[in-house]
Amino acid sequence: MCYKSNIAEWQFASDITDENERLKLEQSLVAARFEKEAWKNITSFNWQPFTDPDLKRKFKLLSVLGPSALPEDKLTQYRKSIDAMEKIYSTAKICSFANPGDCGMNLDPEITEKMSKSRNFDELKHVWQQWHEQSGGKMRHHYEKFVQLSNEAAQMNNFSDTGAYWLRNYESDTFKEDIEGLWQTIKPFYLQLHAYVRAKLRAHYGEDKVPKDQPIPAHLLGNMWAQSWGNIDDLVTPYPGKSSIDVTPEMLKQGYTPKKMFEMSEEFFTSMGLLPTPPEFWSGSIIEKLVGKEMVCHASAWDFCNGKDFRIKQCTKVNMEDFIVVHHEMGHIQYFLQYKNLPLVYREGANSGFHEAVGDSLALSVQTTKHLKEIGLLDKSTPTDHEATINYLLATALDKIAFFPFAYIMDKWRWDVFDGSVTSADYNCHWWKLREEYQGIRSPVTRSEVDFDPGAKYHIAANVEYIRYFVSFVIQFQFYKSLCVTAGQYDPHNPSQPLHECDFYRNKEAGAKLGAMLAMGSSRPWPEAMRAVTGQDRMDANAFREYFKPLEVWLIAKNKELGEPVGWNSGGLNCQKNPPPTSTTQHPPPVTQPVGPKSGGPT
Ligand SMILES: CC(=O)N[C@@H](CC(=O)O)C(=O)NC[C@H](CC1(C(=O)N[C@@H](Cc2ccc(O)cc2)C(=O)O)CCCC1)C(=O)O
Ligand SMILES: [Zn+2]
Repeated sequence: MCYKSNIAEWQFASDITDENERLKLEQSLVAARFEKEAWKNITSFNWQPFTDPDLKRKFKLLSVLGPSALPEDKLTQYRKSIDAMEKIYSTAKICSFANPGDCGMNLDPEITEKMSKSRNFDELKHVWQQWHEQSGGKMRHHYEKFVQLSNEAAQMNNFSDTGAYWLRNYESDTFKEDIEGLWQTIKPFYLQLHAYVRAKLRAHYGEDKVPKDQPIPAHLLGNMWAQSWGNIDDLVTPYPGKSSIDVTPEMLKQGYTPKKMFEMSEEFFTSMGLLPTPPEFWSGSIIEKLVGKEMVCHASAWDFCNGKDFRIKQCTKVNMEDFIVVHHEMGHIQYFLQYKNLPLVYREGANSGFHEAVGDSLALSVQTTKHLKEIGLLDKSTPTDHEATINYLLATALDKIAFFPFAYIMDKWRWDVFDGSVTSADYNCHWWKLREEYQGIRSPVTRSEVDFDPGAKYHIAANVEYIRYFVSFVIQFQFYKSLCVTAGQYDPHNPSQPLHECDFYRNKEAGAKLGAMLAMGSSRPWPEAMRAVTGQDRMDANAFREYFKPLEVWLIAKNKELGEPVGWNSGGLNCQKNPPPTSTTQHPPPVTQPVGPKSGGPT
């Protein structure tokens, strides 16, 4: 049943047609009936008093049915609202700024490329506004319907709302407080990075466009959602020309292909003694955008539940950013492979953050100057002195530190929506209130409740929980540090070699330690999996701080030298609750029938 459901979802995601959408919906109803029967069976047992911890854990995990608890008509509405939003997101197109006649720009690759490379303030604003209008702007009513039905399902599962239903995955009564505590630890560093980047953007775009003590305009950070700022490294790098981890030009020069990127990633895993991908992976995966079809280009890794069929779907471009994404997706595949012989109920990550951290932990090793030289993507003569170190850490910080406030508000906003503290009348302005308060960024154009900007991000349109990535960005540094110590690449008591240069490529001990944890799946509470790799049983931002320590010292000094104020004034929310009457609404005003003599049949 799991196989058939995944196949139906794969068919729709790789070929968006009405027929495939219909088949996917049909299969999800068949699966729901099956799950309901299984659930009645499980819950017919009085399992709470069970003494066998393993049996009790299986019953506990299986006793939550999820959205399939909804009656079929509501389940159909629930699925249709999500599928509609994912289809709008994956097929949305905008017109080019430079030549308005070209209206075929897709998010992947054209719009993403523009947001990454354009340094034209107005062109970026055009692309940003058009994308938000053509994606999120068309989803509001679907999202309202989704929230209502999702909460109904959560309550049928004895959760107060969808947010509580999502948080069960972390098996902790203090999870939200733990996340807030981690954010408070990271926030001072984020503010320093934000101040430095704002100063550099002001130098490029001018005082009027990037005012000193204001939030940064959201369209200037090299990424549509301002969630990772690595693409503007050229504008902010401290020591230009010294070194850069963006080896894209070298990849192109050496004729890299998506296939080669995947083969190299797999070889990194097997070099550590981790598992190779089976033949079905190479025959079933889609690693380049299909021509002549509409498909969901947002990368993803799939487990077809039969222990043999594992695939990745990715519209891979030959560049460094996608090389990292390849490792991220291969990390999911490695987890699938490691736990494929466990009972189905245990074929999950220890928690969802663990699943997200596997590939990124290895990518931290792959992206080091040392490793890039080893695989011939960086010249052996590339310096590794203090200035090169600051360049490297800053480039990494643009992706890894900038990400935290974004990941936090992605679910903070949804927790607030699901628990009812924010109604649909305030969806958009609450989003921008959080975006300003936590990220210190502001919409480049005035927003209102006609817009629905959260829908412009995949995980909101496709209903994918996001705090998993916040967790991942903390624990991947705990995993990386532990694997470095195991590989003898780093000694915390005598950091002769800094943590950020550690490359555990080919190290079998590190591979064995990681593999053993992955093979546990979700069979034990996640603190036990955490202890298996790091010896600790909690999330801890200290490994992250240790990794970036040289940069933090440098940033504080630099901001003082630049006289750049740290933080920002709220300066009035750029979001109007009620749109001005003349606003160009996303939904064009209803065409009024011409008034005049009745013309024959119905008008
Ligand atoms: C069947 C299915 O859906 N499977 C799940 C996996 C599973 O649950 O088993 C899955 O494939 N999800 C897709 C999603 C794709 C990506 C993503 O969405 N990333 C976040 C955040 C981020 C950004 C930078 C980064 O370095 C790491 C993470 C974003 O882009 O905002 C795209 C780029 C990378 C990962 C993913 O792989 O997590
Ligand atoms: Zn992932």
